[in-house]
Amino acid sequence: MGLVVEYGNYILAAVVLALLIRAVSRTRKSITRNGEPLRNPPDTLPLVGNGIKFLQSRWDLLGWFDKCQRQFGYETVALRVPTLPPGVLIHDPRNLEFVFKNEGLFTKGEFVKRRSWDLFGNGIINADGDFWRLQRKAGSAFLNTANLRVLTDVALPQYLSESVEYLRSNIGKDPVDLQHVFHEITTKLMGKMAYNMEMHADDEFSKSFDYASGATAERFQNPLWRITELFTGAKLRKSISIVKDFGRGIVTRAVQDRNDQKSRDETADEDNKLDQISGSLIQSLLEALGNEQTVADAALTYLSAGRDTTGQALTWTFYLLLQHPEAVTKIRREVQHLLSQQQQPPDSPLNPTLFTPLTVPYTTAAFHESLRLFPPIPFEIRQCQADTTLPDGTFLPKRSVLVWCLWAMQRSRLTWGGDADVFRPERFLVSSSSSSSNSNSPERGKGDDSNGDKFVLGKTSAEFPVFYGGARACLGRKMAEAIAAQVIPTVVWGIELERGWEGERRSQTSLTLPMEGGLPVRVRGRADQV
Ligand code: HEM
Repeated sequence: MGLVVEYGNYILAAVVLALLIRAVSRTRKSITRNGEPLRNPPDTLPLVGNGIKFLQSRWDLLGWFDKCQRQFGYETVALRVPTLPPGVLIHDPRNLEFVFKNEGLFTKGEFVKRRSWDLFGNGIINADGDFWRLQRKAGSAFLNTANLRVLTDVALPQYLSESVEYLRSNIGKDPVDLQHVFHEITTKLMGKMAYNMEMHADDEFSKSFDYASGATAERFQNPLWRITELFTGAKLRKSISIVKDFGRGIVTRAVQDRNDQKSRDETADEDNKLDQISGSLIQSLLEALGNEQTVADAALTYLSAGRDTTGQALTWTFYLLLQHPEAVTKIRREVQHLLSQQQQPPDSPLNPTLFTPLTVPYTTAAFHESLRLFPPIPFEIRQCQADTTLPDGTFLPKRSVLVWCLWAMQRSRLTWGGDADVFRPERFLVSSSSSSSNSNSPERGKGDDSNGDKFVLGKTSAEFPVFYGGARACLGRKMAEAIAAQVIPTVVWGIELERGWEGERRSQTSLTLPMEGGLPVRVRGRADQV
């Protein structure tokens, strides 16, 4: 009784406060479905909601997203992280299709931009409206069919043969990092074709960019990043400043190139198609955007979009292939079949330009199966710009955050069947005779090999969102597929690789999906080369 009297005022104040909070939260719109709040994902705690989950490593966070998907199927669930606007985690492809069709309603918003601004500024990934349209147009001009031909016929075979040579020089020696080998190929490709610059995977710029990408990704998981970076952010600030200097350097050089057309003409070899198109992305961006700071942001964003994703996708593909020797055998059979069709003498050097997504359907299927299990951009975040209702009836007030995890969605048994966790490239193949029913969707990719199998994507972009969908779908999809179709069979045919690691490889925290510690492999000569 004495206690009640002593603390009476505090108790009264607490009751009034609780009533006030309740009244305010009732008047504010909240996320509901059929008038009810959404269910919480596993391990949701009082007060902190899912905040603790978001503080764990990104690899563990991806595992948690997968657990949610297994427990809830296509159901949309609540996401609550202190200091962030209320949000949802969607799993249903119908909801994602709605997002893709209503791009203006679901933008990156303040939530994403605030965290990635230092690194990407107004680059295409962050841009909306006219800034976005102009950059997309410049990118489409760069990725046109003629330039892609130069990539597949001139640039890639050259860089690929240098890498195969490097691998061969390591036969019988210590393990080499295959991720670094692929990163080097994609860095050289983007450097030369997009910016007319010689770039390498272990340049100071590349290392700083990797660090900045990891630290930027951590901001999406740590609600207190502004405070923690006051103490731990020195390396990030230094890395960003190196990256920005490099971006400005790309632009200065491009302006010089443009102004000094004469010297450009002199250095360009008339017969060398690669020299003629080198730097075409940066020149298109300069023309479209004018402002040099924006061009620098745009250039860095394209570099990240084009080089990191593709290099990592190849790395995870080989991670899977080296655990599935039967798939390696099938790729070699595919190559052998193609070579015999070309009537090439058995000892003639391999010509990688023979390999396109059309001529190597099994390889293309294996690449997509790897993209399914290890998507280079593993989750996406958008913010609602107005109140809206998703197709499953979930009401989202303006500013709500919407998250989908490709890593989890692309492992859904509802979409992919009971063997969704298994590496099975055949899920993307149909025999030519049975493929006609699948061939009329614009979302579906096709290839044909003389064994009678065709590569068929067979899923919409909302079911298999690895390259995004709608108006902002990935611009470099064809480029990535063309690179994979050439790199995978060339490496698999020419060299025997063995696992140089034990146990599971994980991804490190980043905006994309780099393999932590790289992919160590031992290189052997091929004894059974046909
Ligand atoms: C396997 C490789 C690749 C994957 C999985 C991939 C995936 C994606 C995804 C998921 C997005 C949407 C990102 C977002 O807005 O949050 C995207 C956008 C984009 N990608 Fe790719 N990408 C790949 C390769 C490439 C390549 C080689 C390029 C060439 C430069 C490229 C250029 C772009 C561009 C410019 C955008 C922005 C499109 C826009 O906002 O309108 N990508 N990509």
